[in-house]
Amino acid sequence: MALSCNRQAGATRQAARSSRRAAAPRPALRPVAVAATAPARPAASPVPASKLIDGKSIADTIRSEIAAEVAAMKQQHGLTPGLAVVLVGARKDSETYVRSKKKACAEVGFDSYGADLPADATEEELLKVVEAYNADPRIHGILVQLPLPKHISEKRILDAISIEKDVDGFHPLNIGALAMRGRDPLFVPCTPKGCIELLERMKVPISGRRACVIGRSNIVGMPAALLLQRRDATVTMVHSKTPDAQRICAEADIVIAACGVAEMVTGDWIKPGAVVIDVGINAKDDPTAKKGYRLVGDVEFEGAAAKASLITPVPGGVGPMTIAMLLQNTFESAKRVAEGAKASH
Ligand SMILES: Nc1nc2c(c(=O)[nH]1)N[C@@H](CN(C=O)c1ccc(C(=O)N[C@@H](CCC(=O)O)C(=O)O)cc1)CN2
Ligand SMILES: [Mg+2]
Repeated sequence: MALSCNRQAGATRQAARSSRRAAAPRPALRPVAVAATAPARPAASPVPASKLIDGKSIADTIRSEIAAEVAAMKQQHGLTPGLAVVLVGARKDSETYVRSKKKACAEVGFDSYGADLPADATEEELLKVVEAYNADPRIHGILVQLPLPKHISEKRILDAISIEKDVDGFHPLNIGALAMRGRDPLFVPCTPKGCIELLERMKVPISGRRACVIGRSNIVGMPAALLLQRRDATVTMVHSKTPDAQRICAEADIVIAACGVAEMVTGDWIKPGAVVIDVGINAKDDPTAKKGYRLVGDVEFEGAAAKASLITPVPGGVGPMTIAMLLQNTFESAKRVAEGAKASH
């Protein structure tokens, strides 16, 4: 087992020893061969900048806000937020995301810790890592990068993460609290939280509006629908078995597309003036692009943008918000510790 605690950007990650059993792609946020720097959108895009929700820039603002709060926390409480990121196997996309998370930690002044396990690591080995991080007071957030290899029960691993450190918000107690009126989860899953943050920072009214969430995954569609409902939207979820998904979507003021099918949502699905949040990240062959492919969302961008009042691009929309929200959740977790420690003195 390769459990190692690495601090900040210069930390060396132990290489994954085996990639015999590759994990299957998840349907909602389908992992693709993600470039370290994404190929740029074609320069001739006719979509006016005023329609674009610039997730990259909003995420950068949030990251600067967190960096300032971390500096204050260090000064006032002598506490440095710590995030542990666990990777099993050697999927290129997961390695890229884990690297980005550790880099983001270093940039805002968090300590980051890492465990890289080989693809054939056992469930018991992974559970031991999670339990060690649960018990480590330097660590305020634990994230196990998904997807996991098939032989490991995702459910068993996510259930083992302490709910006080569940910065992904995937623990059933956190999701359960999200679903209930009168209760608040300790953490909300990062991607759907990022979608709502984009709507709020763009001052899009949610209360009383019709929203359509396309896709029902545990990590995006379902929590996104719950978050919209908590803000008094009238929410419909559509999915692969919904016969009239397009008609339902075309009635929505707010669309969150998280179905994992490249460019499935075309302009015909979009009500004029709707706000469109595209969670999808899919590789599409493009011989004119440097890498031979470009990233596209679950929304056919140009067609939908022609109808929408606001739309997120891919890349540079929801994706960067996922990591910004992870930092926000980890900071909130450390703040709870700092304030709890203060209260008990
Ligand atoms: N434990 C978790 N596993 C996974 C999650 C998660 O939230 N928790 N989400 C995804 C992957 N993911 C983070 O882990 C992630 C996906 C995409 C991006 C991102 O910034 N995308 C860019 C495009 C990629 C690029 O240009 O390199 C964008 O959309 O602009 C960040 C994080 C599955 N696993
Ligand atoms: Mg995006």
